[in-house]
Amino acid sequence: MDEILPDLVALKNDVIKEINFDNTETYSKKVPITVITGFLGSGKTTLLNYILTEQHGKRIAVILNEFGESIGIEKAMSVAQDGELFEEWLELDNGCLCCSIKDNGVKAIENLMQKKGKFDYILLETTGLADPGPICSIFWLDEDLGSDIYLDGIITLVDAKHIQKYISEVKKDGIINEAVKQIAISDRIIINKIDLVTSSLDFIEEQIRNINSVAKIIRTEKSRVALNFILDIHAFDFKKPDLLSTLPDSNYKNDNYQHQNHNINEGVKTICLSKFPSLINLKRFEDWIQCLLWDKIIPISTNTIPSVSDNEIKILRLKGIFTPIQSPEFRVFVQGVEELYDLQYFPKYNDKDNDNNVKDKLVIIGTNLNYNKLRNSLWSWMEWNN
Ligand SMILES: Nc1nc2c(ncn2[C@@H]2O[C@H](COP(=O)(O)OP(=O)(O)OP(=O)(O)O)[C@@H](O)[C@H]2O)c(=O)[nH]1
Repeated sequence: MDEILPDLVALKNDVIKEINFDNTETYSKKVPITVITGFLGSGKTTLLNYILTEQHGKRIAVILNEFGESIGIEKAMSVAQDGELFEEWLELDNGCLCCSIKDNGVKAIENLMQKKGKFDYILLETTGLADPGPICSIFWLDEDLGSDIYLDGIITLVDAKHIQKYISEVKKDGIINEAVKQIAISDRIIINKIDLVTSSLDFIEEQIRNINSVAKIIRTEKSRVALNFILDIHAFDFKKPDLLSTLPDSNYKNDNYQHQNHNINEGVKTICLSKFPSLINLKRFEDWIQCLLWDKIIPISTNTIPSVSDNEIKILRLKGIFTPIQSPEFRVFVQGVEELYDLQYFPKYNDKDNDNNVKDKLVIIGTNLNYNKLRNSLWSWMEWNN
């Protein structure tokens, strides 16, 4: 096993009893934050300007640019108090609060939170080359911030004219290129600049879908989208596991389909595991997830000592809902962004939003994933018969 594991450990099973399940109040007190990402020139600033001039009744604070550029999570967590900080505040007519901060993540948001009460929503625009993973992870890593804000969703803008070129670019040493990563990690994808495209938009959308089969996709010009498509989407909130409910029961056919169609980015794809023959053993599930996320392998069975092989995998996003064998009266909602994951537990009887109708399933987006391998791995790990 890899010796160096991230510090953050997900909630443990025995915490179940201590959780306050009615989190309606908790969410209403916290300020939502939406991360807007997208490759250079895709229309992020155009989208922000559009939002800031619309009458939406929200007081939105915007953090612009430079945020989290080339920082690792660790560095973000140890910001010096006297670190360089550049701020410019601008209050707009419609109540929005615009701020430009050149600093890394946590400090920028902490500073913003000192103005708490002046805004009820935060939009954070990353630079075009930023990897949104570490930025999103901050909200899980920093307990103080976590009590004030919650990550509502990750929005990715795509430049319809150039996206094929961007996602085809092969990087050295198997590094995933940023454009692909941004698509893989997102909850909503906006295909922008459709006025500049003469080739088939269906083909572009299909290529995006091959990378991320669960994000909702919309096509537009000048970044104009209905605001309820991107704001208050609760993508990380078990109360609204909307994407999960629309997923197919299995993507085995999809796998074949991708193969036949020469997916231009063979590396990153979405796998959906479902139709579990039995309830999930939570303890084993966590061990299994940790092999995927931290050891970067698809383990063969609990008896096999995992080792990093040539086929090292990388998980970019993970999402699932299942019933734990230890407490079948609960359901568990699992979320992962790169190496971090989080489990939320909620009792079945408390479901008011059709959660009981959402079938147990697990969606994994990453590189070098193979449906059969993943399925066999989970099945043997859980000691289920094939
Ligand atoms: N033709 C066309 N141009 C657009 C559209 N959307 C945005 N643009 C233009 O594209 C250029 C880049 O848009 P921005 O909003 O600055 O893109 P960005 O993602 O913020 O760019 P960076 O911050 O450099 O990464 C600007 O000149 C926009 O006016 C569109 O739908 N069609």
